[in-house]
Amino acid sequence: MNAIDINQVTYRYDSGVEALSDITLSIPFGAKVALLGPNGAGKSTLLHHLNGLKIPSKGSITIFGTKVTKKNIHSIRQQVGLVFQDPDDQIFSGTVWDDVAFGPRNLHMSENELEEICTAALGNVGMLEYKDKAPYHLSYGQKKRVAIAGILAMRPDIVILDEPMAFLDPSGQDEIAGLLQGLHYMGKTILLSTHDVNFAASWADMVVLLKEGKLLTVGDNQLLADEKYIREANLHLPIIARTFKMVPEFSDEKLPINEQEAFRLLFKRLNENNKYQY
Ligand SMILES: Nc1ncnc2c1ncn2[C@@H]1O[C@H](COP(=O)(O)OP(=O)(O)OP(=O)(O)O)[C@@H](O)[C@H]1O
Repeated sequence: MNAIDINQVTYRYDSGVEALSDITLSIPFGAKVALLGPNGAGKSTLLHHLNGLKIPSKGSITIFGTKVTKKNIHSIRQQVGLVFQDPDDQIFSGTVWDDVAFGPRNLHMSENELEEICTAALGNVGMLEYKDKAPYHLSYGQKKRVAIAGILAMRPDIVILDEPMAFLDPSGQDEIAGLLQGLHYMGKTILLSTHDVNFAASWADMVVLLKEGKLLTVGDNQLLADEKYIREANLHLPIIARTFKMVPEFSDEKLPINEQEAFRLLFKRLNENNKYQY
């Protein structure tokens, strides 16, 4: 059974804008999915459907086989955690601890369970030492981690993140990338939107391209070396692919999209030339 099935979903805002048009897509359990596309492509609108924040105008979403409806939103939100792009839209309590405890407290857990869950969630994002601080005093990157902890405290099987790297400095981005890898090892299915092709190329195992509310294509991360789709989605090739494209010796090779692929290609070439044995 898939973690998420999006079945012929169309969504029209009250203004009349059709933000999603007939989207059909399945996300297997445990996948690391990057959703890319130009501004206004419908990425946020699509992500907001996955925990029932928006309900399709046409079509349906199923989570582990259960259709998302207005009636079962409460139980869907325990399975699907959505991290908003701006942590200020998500964090509202007086202390970091209370904010992370808010969701589990509503599930009427015992104080002992609550203590255990919030300690683990804050530990996972490296924010336990800030538990008594007011979120107001935290940096943007720290708030982002608290927002993720609030979602993890609900122990969802599926974690959705809307542009988790946006507005973070490079080391903040590395921290989030490490955190996402940790979530993957915990067995979570992860779906995020991003404009960062380099990150998507190194992290994702499934890439979804959207444009003007329509699904352009779906594939593995090698899709990000496909210049036809890259152009169509207003993206650019990952930096490593662009670098190898400039070297005539590699012109007949499939362009590598991340460091791992680049090293594989270089070692293969060195081996062919008997310059390196491994
Ligand atoms: N609240 C709203 N009311 C009316 N139209 C909206 C609303 N929110 C978004 N839209 C429109 O829906 C379309 C999809 O917007 P959405 O925010 O989902 O795109 P996106 O791919 O997430 O964009 P970005 O990369 O800029 O974040 C756009 O045409 C946008 O103008």
